[in-house]
Amino acid sequence: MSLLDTLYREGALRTIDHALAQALRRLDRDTPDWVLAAAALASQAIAHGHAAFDPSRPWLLSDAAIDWPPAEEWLAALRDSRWIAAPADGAVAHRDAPLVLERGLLYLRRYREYERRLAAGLRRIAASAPPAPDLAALAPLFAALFPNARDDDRQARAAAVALLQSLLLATGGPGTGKTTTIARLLVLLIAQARVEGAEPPRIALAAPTGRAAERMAESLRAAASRLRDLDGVDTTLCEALPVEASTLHRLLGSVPDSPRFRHDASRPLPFDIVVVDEASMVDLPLMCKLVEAVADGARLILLGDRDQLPSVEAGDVLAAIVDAAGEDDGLPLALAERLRPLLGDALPVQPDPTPLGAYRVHLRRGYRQAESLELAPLAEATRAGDADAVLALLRGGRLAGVHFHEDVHDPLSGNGRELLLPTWRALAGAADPLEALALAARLRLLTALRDGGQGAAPLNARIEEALAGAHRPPYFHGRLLLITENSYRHGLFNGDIGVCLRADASARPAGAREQEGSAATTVAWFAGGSDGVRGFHPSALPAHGGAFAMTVHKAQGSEFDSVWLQLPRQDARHLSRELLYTGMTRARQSLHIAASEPVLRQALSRHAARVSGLAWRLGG
Ligand SMILES: Nc1ncnc2c1ncn2[C@@H]1O[C@H](COP(=O)(O)OP(=O)(O)OP(=O)(O)O)[C@@H](O)[C@H]1O
Repeated sequence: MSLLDTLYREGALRTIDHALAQALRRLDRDTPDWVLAAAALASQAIAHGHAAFDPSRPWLLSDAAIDWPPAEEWLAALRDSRWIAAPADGAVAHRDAPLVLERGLLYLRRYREYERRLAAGLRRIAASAPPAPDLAALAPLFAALFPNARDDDRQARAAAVALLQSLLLATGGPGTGKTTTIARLLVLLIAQARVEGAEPPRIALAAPTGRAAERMAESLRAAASRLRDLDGVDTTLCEALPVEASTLHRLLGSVPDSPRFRHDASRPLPFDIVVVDEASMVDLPLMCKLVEAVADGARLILLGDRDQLPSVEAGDVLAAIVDAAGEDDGLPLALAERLRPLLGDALPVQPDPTPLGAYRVHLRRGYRQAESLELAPLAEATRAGDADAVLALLRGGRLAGVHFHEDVHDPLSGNGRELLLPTWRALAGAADPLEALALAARLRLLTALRDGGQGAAPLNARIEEALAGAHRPPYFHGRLLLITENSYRHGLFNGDIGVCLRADASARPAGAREQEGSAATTVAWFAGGSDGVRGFHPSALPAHGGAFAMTVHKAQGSEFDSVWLQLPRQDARHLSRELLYTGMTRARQSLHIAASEPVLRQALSRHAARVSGLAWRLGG
């Protein structure tokens, strides 16, 4: 049997992947089977989050026992194919070929172009240094904002780098002060404009999801209010900080039924500074479009945690950019020299910097109050994939707020049941929607999978039955909902959480949109609006599902007071250390991990690795 047929029969291909190969065969009956199979796999690779298919690692796409062609012979067959372009590094691929082979990776042409354009866009921004600021004039304010600047403070380094350059990649785990640093940097840039008698900079704050954008705006407002207490900082500078953030889609201007945006290279964003939070969640096509839409001379600041799960869609863009930048050991000598008036002499210097090495700063020190939850050692061991350390920390039971439920596979039995259900039952007793939404943020059951025994979907069904019975109405009083698509019309976004409450509750605020003719029904409430809540009739909502349990993927960009992280009974290919790390770092006050040793070990041994050529394109 041909390789293509074997792959299809083994379920390794989707219909659309198979159809691509079939189309090539129809156009040229002599197309070799290995080329057809590779074309189908290049299409399938996107669904797995890769930017391309790597013929030397085909098993990344399928666990089936397949007799894969030897990589060298496979690549030779691909090089000979009329369907596959092989442009020189970085050159535009010929439009006639649907596929591109480059450095041993087979791309769908469009994804190779996204990578190429993204790399070119980042290089363009990096190369366009802003006019040199008057560092002597800014130095007193800089010292007030960053009192430890001369002791190799990373936050100060990040801000200083962004004063002199147009691109900044500021990475760091939760609570390392990414938002605090950006608030201070923005104050400096506003002050710089005042010193120069220029208009204040136009600043855009954005994040990949609505929830992440809300959190970003909240954090920035909190950081701004803390700044007012600092001596030597003019409060009118803090008042000029932006207070709202939008989704990237809204920033770029979605065009209905089109992959294009209103803003692109020909109609760039009307901002001098674009700050993007949760950059690890941004996929390759979106990052490409964002970078191209940043105006010439404008600054781009990417904030994120590279140890988190990569975006669901293709790319592992932040990780690739950070890899290209190399280890963050210091700054290139020339830059360190220029920054001496702000950072002093203690700054480490990179002897042999990569092209992006001057733009990346990794924040290491966690500042969040850790009295109730001592997560840092566990997060660090998870990040490093050190299974012995993770198990010792979990079993030792000495980390405040961290609880290990070894070999518990059903979160709705025993301790889990006692912890989880009462919190959710309390939703039905909330006095008003605001209180219900605050209760909703207290606790989340996070799963690795959507389906299957320990998946979010069946767990939600069981929780809902436990709360409201087998014959419950679909939108019962106290049900939590998770929005699963973006709807600009509603102002509701993928990942938003709402709570259903009976509309006859006397506390119903004005503004609930009732379906015409319905009597006392249920209103689904979401955060936002001038009253702090917005009500919708459930039947008018965009796509949604249950939200008591949700996948770690969906929870990215959100935080909860307590998290129960449930791993499956058996290993699954997409369990990874990034998934564990992302799940555990969603917790603010207490974390429960339910897992068995073998599954934990397997998960920690695996990276959520993505095939991508972005790092080499950026010169890493
Ligand atoms: N240099 C600092 N000195 C003292 N406290 C700090 C400092 N930097 C940040 N913090 C505090 O640490 C907490 C987290 O800061 P911040 O929200 O900026 O971190 P973050 O990296 O943006 O977090 P997240 O990953 O949740 O987005 C805040 O309470 C902030 O006040």
